Amino acid sequence: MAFSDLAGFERILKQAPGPDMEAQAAATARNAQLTKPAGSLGRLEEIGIWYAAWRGEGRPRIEKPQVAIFAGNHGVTARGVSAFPVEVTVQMVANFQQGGAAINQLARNAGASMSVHALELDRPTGDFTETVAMSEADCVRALKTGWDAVDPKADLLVVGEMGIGNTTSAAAMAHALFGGLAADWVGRGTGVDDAGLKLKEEVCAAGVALHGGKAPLAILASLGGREVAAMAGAIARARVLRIPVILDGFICCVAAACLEKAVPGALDHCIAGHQSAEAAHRAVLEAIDKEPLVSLGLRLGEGSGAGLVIPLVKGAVECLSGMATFAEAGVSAG
Ligand SMILES: Cc1cc2ncn([C@H]3O[C@H](COP(=O)(O)O)[C@@H](O)[C@H]3O)c2cc1C
Ligand SMILES: O=C(O)c1cccnc1
Repeated sequence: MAFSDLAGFERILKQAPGPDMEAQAAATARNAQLTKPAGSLGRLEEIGIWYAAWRGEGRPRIEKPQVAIFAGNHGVTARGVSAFPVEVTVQMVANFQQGGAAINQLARNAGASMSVHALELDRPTGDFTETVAMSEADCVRALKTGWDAVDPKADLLVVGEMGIGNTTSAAAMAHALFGGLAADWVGRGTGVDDAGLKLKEEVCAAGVALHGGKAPLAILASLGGREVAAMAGAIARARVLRIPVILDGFICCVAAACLEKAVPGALDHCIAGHQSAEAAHRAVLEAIDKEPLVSLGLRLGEGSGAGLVIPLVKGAVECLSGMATFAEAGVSAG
């Protein structure tokens, strides 16, 4: 076992490797010689170089992208914070396994493998307005599920979630991590009405009144969910393995934000895939200093926005590694 408590997990994160500066220099030099006007591939150039640095190769390829989906149930659903019933979590797990969800199509479209990990769905987390969502041991177990889900041979990772009620959990976490007002962090999730939104605000405020002020990983345990912790565990493992990560929507970014808050720089191997239509996603992206690749009004989760842009990141890396240089192609440089 790589870690047995939250302090051990944090220690591993602190000691995790950074990017390979030699590979970064090689990729930067190569990018400057490719057959195109300097800078003409815009942000794709930066993405290719970032990817090369994390993989430790000047001329990398993406051949084994992985999508890992985590599912958990939330005690806070007893407060009526979702537009959908809690059974949808387990029903959607079956749908993932049968290939019928949005993320199945997007993972296939991207040529990615996909695994589904249901975390103790018959044992919802505690209602965080009354108690902690997870004990430390429970949270560590969920982190470990995410940690173990990462294929060490993968060369790009997307993590996704399914958990009815988890936009409320993520909003409470964001409120605890970043301050402001509960109203700044709540959104409509699966589509609650104005009364539902107000209720979510009250529930988040109550959760933060009880658990606010704790350390970032204790906030994850107190206000998060098992699937949220598993995403954090997978993102941390990817860092240790130097596997670049594409972050998904609001919930994924809040899970990631716990790592960044605990150890600044912990998300340097991550890129933001998209900006979700969930109201507070923009603010979370700003708080973790990530500029999303696309903004298409998605508000689904499941890793869908990140899965969608795997081909975009692949395109950036293909250009860096596959294009000819001016010298190779005999094209006159400007
Ligand atoms: C059929 C269905 C499929 C989903 N796939 C992702 N979510 C998304 O919605 C949930 C969060 O919203 P809330 O906090 O309002 O419950 C999460 O499970 C999330 O992944 C879904 C929701 C539904 C209903
Ligand atoms: O942004 C997300 O990830 C999201 C938004 C709404 C519902 N589920 C997920």
